[in-house]
Amino acid sequence: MWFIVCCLLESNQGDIGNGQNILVRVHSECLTGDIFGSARCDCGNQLELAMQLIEKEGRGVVVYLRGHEGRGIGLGHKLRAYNLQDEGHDTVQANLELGLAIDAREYGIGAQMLRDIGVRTMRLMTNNPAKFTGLKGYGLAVVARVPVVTPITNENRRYMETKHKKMGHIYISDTNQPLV
Ligand SMILES: Nc1nc2c(ncn2[C@@H]2O[C@H](COP(=O)(O)OP(=O)(O)OP(=O)(O)O)[C@@H](O)[C@H]2O)c(=O)[nH]1
Repeated sequence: MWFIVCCLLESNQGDIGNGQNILVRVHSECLTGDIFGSARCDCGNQLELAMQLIEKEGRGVVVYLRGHEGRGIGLGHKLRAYNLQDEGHDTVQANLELGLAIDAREYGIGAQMLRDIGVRTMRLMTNNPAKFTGLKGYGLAVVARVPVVTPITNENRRYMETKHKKMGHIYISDTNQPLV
């Protein structure tokens, strides 16, 4: 698996400090959304928003997980899944129709990278409760969820609704909900 860690730090600090309460985005690769600006998912907008939140705070980390393309099924299969979605399947049904997992991502390497660079407790920028489970352990704790809610449009509406209904994603900007 390839991964890229990008640390955005306070200019006068130079490192991750005490590693406590760090704002963290663990972003799954999405060539179509992150690079080409595809509107059928929210990936590109979420990456941009996460970077803006880190810039505003002055310190934080982005881990970009390249092996995660297509929720871990790879670009080729994701494009096949898109064809099935164009024929009427939703994003979950399409993966299943291809005989693939709904979500094949694994977060252990990302967690170890965070630990290696000094993160100990983090505020995780995500709408996906499953990421808490994947990232805790390895001497890391998620102390809060920071929503990364971007506009729901005609192009991404079905994808967003399916993520909410079938995968438990949360789209309200309420950080007081219990962590899963
Ligand atoms: N299989 C599949 N993967 C998709 C589709 N649309 C986007 N992706 C991939 O989904 C991954 C992002 O997962 P999401 O479920 O959108 O979001 P998340 O990372 O779980 O949650 P957030 O932290 O809130 O962004 C990226 O790797 C995208 O390439 C799709 O229709 N099918």
